Amino acid sequence: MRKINGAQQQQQLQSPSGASIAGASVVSVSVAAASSSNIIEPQLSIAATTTTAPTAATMPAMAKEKASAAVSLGESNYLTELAVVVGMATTAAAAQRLQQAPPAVHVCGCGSASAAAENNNNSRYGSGNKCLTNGHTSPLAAAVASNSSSVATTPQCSKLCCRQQYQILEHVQFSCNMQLQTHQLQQQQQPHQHQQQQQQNPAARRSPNDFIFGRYIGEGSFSMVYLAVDIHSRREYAIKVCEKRLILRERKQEYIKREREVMHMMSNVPGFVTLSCTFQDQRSLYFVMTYARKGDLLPYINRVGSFDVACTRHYAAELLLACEHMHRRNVVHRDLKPENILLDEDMHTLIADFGSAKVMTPRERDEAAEHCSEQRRQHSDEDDEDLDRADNEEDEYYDRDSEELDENDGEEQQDELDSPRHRQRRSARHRGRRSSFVGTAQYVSPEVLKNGPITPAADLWALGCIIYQMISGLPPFRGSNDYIIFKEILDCAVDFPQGFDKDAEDLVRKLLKIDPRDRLGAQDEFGYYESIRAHPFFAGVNWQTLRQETPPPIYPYLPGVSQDEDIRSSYSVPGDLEPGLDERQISRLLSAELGVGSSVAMPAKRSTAKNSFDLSDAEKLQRLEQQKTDKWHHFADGEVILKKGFVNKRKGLFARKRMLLLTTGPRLIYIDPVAMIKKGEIPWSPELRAEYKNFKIFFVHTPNRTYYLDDPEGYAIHWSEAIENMRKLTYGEGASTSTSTSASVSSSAASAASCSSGSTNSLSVANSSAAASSSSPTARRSSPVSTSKSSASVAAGSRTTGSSSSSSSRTGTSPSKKTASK
Ligand SMILES: Nc1ncnc2c1ncn2[C@@H]1O[C@H](COP(=O)(O)OP(=O)(O)OP(=O)(O)O)[C@@H](O)[C@H]1O
Repeated sequence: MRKINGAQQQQQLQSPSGASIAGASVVSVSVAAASSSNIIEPQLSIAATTTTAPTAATMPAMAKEKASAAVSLGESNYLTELAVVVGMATTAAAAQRLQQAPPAVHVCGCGSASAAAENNNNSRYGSGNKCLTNGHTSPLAAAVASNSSSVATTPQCSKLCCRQQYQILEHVQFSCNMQLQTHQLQQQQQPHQHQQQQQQNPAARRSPNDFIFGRYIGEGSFSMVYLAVDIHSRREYAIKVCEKRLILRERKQEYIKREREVMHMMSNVPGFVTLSCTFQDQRSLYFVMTYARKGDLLPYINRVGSFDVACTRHYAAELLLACEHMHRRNVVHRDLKPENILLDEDMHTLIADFGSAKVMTPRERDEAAEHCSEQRRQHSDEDDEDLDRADNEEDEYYDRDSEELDENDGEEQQDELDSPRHRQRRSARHRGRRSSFVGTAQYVSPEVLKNGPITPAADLWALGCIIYQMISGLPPFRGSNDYIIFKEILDCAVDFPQGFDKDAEDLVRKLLKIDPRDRLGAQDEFGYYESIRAHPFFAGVNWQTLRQETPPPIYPYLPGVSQDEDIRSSYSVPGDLEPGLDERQISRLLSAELGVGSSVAMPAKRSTAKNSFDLSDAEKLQRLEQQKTDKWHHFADGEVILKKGFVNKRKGLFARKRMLLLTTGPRLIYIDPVAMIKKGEIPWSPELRAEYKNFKIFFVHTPNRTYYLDDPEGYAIHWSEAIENMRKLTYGEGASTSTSTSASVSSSAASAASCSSGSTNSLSVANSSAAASSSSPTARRSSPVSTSKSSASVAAGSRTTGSSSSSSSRTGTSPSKKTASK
């Protein structure tokens, strides 16, 4: 998924006449908007901070870019100042040491630590006491923290006062280190003393030394998230560590400040990640949060392809409750998407990532409400005018960029969008004139694109997108670049593939309305979406007990496979099964009923093909020679093609026709046969399993994802056997615990169910993935990021494997109907 690259979009969406239909704009306005919020105090604004900073001219040793930056402080002050801007307590070194600095250094204008000390003491910047967790209170605790952070001064500065200051700070650091050693000694002797102190003084400032950092969970644009354990309480937390330098370089001070403010507001609200405390050291800012053990929602959707109706209903309902909670508190999230929906131990949702959130002031809220009712009255009068204007804007928009239009392939493109590389790039943001232009392309609402006023209805749009994605497997608006996605959004043209649940379709249509006032729920009181709750899709939901209930297991939404009765009733018997009701058939039917084992009759003639994959070098050379004339040969990268054939590769309800090659690598390569480009590979590992459901449909299960493949020629069993043979050949018989007839690979549904059963939590998925990646012959091709992470990043890893290009037909071979819901 990608977040909007504002600069790029500004360029793309600018019409020839210079009129911008999107959020063209300036940073300063959104900063001002944030400052005007009743939550974020104006004195915390960047502008206020910069007035206290020494001028660039007084800093001869500083790099030019820093000197010209608005915040022109020496490095230590620069970073400390950042913490002040985002409202976090300065824990360790800086505050404590700088307070000890002699008055003489205060006269120095070289950007030394003194300014930070002043600022830190300056109540108008709201220092430690404004933070959720205060900084260290004792010199000893400060010394502990100072161990991990060096004193950053400007030693290059030739001014005498600076050299003196540097010496003083060196001295302070030396004494701190001495204190640290003493402290460590004391800790060894009295292991519980510190804990007791913490318990007696819960407000005591935290530092990284209060946590044992375990595994890496994931990464954001300028942060890494770790699983950590509080050494005092032994509680697990997710700690987001934000690099100050990156924040400054990317000018994300406002983003971080907003994230902290909103997390604070939403802490302890059911369905939200709680921010337990924040602190910082010289290098980083730390957010200590609830650990969402099961990762985020996206890998689950990717793994099973899509959710069945019961499951979608449950998660959509939890999401609606979360929207109500946020909107009642005047918070508009503005970046709701499966990646930002985390899952706790019990598979209940926890909303995270408030960097793009907007806190509406009561006035803004009233205006939005007024706007809604007023506009509704005038709505009919204005409709014609609006349409004309929109037509004109869009004509310019299309004309200018029509040459950039390219068909897109939602499936592979999704893989590409989810790649870690992309996740890193996606952070570029663009601030709107009237509203901040933030979010993620696929889920952004039309009014944000059109730079209209932001109301909570923007989150209802995202809710519609997410429901669509849970059912179908892909977001409703897809494209190979942001421009195409935005065009799709502004057209509001949604394809509902065949088999899409009718109630869900109706709800999605009612949420995906161009005009926010027309969205279901938009006319309800903010934060009480009675009309959405009453929609038939949510029939049977107990809103009071929803979060206490065990969420339905995650099943794929595939006719004939899902446990859902409605879907089963729409299942039609494939014409290619063997007729009759002999023992084998009964066994098939019983196993399907019990949900175990193979659900297909054994073929009348079992494949007699011997395992011919164990080729000698001579045989390989001979086969390669013969293969040279094969048009698929060059996709095999010098390996022998052992099996090939056309398959439909499914993702949710969408399918793409692909040429599938099994090579001696072993590799499973899939190719777009029209564009003749390689689209990706199914990653091999000892855990890979093939399973057929009938003569046509077979699954390839990998630790990160189940690939749904449909062989129109009816060779699903042959594929399963071939893949299984290759796996045995590569990893040995010992690695095998199953056969291609899926005896031990449980049914797809059962395998999917393990996603939510608790037996296979995100950690074990991550572990198996790591093992798989390291032992896989194709490990070198997998993303390094994907080898050691939570399900979230594991999924990102799996997603990267499936993508090498992003252009092909948008709807592929999936029958779909095009409808507009303007
Ligand atoms: N509380 C948490 N528990 C478990 N995992 C988390 C938690 N918070 C974040 N993560 C995971 O860590 C990863 C990085 O999260 P982070 O908030 O740093 O960045 P992001 O929101 O994905 O990106 P960006 O900073 O660009 O918005 C995400 O994949 C997320 O799933």
